[in-house]
Amino acid sequence: MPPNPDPSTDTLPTTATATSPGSIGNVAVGYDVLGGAFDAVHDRVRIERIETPTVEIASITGCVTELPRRPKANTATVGLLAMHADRDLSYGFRVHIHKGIPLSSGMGGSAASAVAAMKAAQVLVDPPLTDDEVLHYALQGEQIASGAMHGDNVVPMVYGGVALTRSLDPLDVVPIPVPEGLHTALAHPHMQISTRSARAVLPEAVPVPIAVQQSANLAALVAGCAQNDLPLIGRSLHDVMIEPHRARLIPGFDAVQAAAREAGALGGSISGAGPSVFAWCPDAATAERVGTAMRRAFAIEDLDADIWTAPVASNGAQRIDASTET
Ligand SMILES: Nc1ncnc2c1ncn2[C@@H]1O[C@H](COP(=O)(O)OP(=O)(O)O)[C@@H](O)[C@H]1O
Ligand SMILES: N[C@@H](CCOP(=O)(O)O)C(=O)O
Repeated sequence: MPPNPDPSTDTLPTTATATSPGSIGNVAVGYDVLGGAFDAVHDRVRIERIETPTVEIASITGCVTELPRRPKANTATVGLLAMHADRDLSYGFRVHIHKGIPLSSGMGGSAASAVAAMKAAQVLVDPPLTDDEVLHYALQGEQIASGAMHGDNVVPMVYGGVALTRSLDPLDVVPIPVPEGLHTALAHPHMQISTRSARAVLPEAVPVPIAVQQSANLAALVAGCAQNDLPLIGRSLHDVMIEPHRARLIPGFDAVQAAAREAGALGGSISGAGPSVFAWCPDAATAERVGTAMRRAFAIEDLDADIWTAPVASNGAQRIDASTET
């Protein structure tokens, strides 16, 4: 057998696979800065190390297959390309993307591919990537989908749970503890809203009284989480800044949100840029009831909806395999 041209790869796995959960971007009151992992849906990425120093997409399977095949245009490979250049690698990556998160659903699907890819690649380089590096490169992937760099999807996907991104540069991330038992119910109506277009409907400036109320709600939500104060969480889950501009993009949004509260949710809003609607609930059983109530409300608009529930303290991305066999 000829000698390996790059002996530094001798100890590295030849293939690795990772999954990333979806996310609840904004959590109503933290536009672009607050997000939660949503462990009910996942994207999965498998990467094979190859001898040629290129990054290529070999397959796209799962619930979405009509995605860009050019590595520079797919969120799963943009971060890999950047990392490949930064590390000046003599070898390359062949990427298999399995989508479990519906397209343009507001569940962070584009970010999840980026996170799963970087989490798999984490152990395919020497030294391995730190979690902060996984985050750094995944953010570049998501940026090509939404047109902006924001941490509310990628950060909780990497670290799990609910996370506040105080700053991306320098990175300053604050994990938010949440009351035990708190569950998310999410209804995904069968329609798509691109994040880019839902960002375009937002005004450039926010009136000061709106900013004041939104700041109070965000601070009180975080305090409510830290103090296990469910009524305070419920009073704080009111988005006065973004929801009023986006609600009209989602047929029946007001009725769906009201149905969730009537069924026992503490509160809820648009997940990410929509069209999914999420609600935080005191426990798993209530989350099931709330999901059913939201689905019924969408049905009045002739919209079928999938329902998912998961603990608010959901897991982040996981590497499920790293092996030396191809
Ligand atoms: N791996 C990927 N997964 C999902 N979308 C991707 C991926 N790569 C590129 N895209 C593009 O990103 C856009 C979807 O992103 P976005 O509207 O933010 O939806 P989501 O809320 O599901 O992340 C589409 O234009 C899609 O073609
Ligand atoms: N903060 C972003 C979140 C977008 O999330 P996505 O799941 O719709 O990609 C926004 O509100 O634009």
